[in-house]
Amino acid sequence: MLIIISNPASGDGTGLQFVKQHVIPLIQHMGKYIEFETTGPGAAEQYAQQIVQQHVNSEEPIDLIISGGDGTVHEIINGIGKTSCVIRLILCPLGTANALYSTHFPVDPTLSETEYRLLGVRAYLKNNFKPLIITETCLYTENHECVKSVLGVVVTSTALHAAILHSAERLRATIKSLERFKLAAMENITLWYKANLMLLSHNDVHPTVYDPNTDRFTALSDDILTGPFAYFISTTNVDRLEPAFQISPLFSRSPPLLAELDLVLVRPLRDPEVRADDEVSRTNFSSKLMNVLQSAYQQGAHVNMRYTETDASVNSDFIVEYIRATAWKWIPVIAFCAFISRDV
Ligand SMILES: Nc1ncnc2c1ncn2[C@@H]1O[C@H](COP(=O)(O)OP(=O)(O)OP(=O)(O)O)[C@@H](O)[C@H]1O
Repeated sequence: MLIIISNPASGDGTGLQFVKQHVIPLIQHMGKYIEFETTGPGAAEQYAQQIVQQHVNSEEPIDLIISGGDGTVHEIINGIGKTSCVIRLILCPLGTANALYSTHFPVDPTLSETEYRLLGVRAYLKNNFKPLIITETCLYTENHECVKSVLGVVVTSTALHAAILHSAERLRATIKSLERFKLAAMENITLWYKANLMLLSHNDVHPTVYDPNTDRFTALSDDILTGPFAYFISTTNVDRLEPAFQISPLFSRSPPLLAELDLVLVRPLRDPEVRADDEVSRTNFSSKLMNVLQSAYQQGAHVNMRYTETDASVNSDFIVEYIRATAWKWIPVIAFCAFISRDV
């Protein structure tokens, strides 16, 4: 069964037109297909859930052509949920960032934009598919009770990246391009996040850390990394979050052999010039963090950046910690204020 799901609000809003003009002519020889247009947030998730429920006993694969961005894919994955149905996703990158698509189909300057956007459909016509790793993120109460579970195929973030996404959403109505992520980064760049990161082993697969000196992953000595964190992101299936922003480049350069997550983090207190978690340090550190993020645009060069770049003889720490793990726990450090009332 073949279904086309289009999000008319993704990217610059031309997804529906693209499907009609370019996708349908390529697939109509295959026979019947269904078209579905999303009507608002949550519509793609609900629709995908309904489709899977209707075909739960079917052995035929469900082929979903998705015209939209990573947010639409995310909703569809959550609608599908944990199922035994075979679902094949065929992406048309009509979103803003298109992280999943641009990782698997890096921009090719020899192709027109239309041809580039059709690479996914052409791969489908050649029956060319790759499996995706699906992650599950659970949100816990302080009593360790899981109150929400979210599936994902691209990124789970906290700290600066989560703040960027939050601010960028506010700018969506006025800025349709990737520029909104840069503005959102500037708004939040001086914030640090107090938390501890617990790295977990699963099925005897232990966390490893990338060593740029040897270009290898080696065993990690600590399984709890203390904050504050200036940056934290956990990606899967992708080496980038937009076509040129290669934040987790090792996913492609040194692919994980198992279902592992690539974690990219920056902990400012590792910087020899940072003495305290205060306003001045945060402001001073923000220019270093901005350089790290800018270097991600240079084929992921940030993974080799050191705190002291000027003197090659000084073997200073690498700024980015790049970790591979099957699971992790982010434990925010919450400052409690005790208000004591006294009878006078
Ligand atoms: N008809 C609609 N009107 C408004 N919003 C919609 C509609 N249909 C879906 N949405 C919402 O649009 C949001 C953005 O979609 P999507 O992520 O595909 O585009 P994008 O943000 O431009 O791309 P990317 O995530 O790749 O940057 C989704 O999270 C979804 O909830």
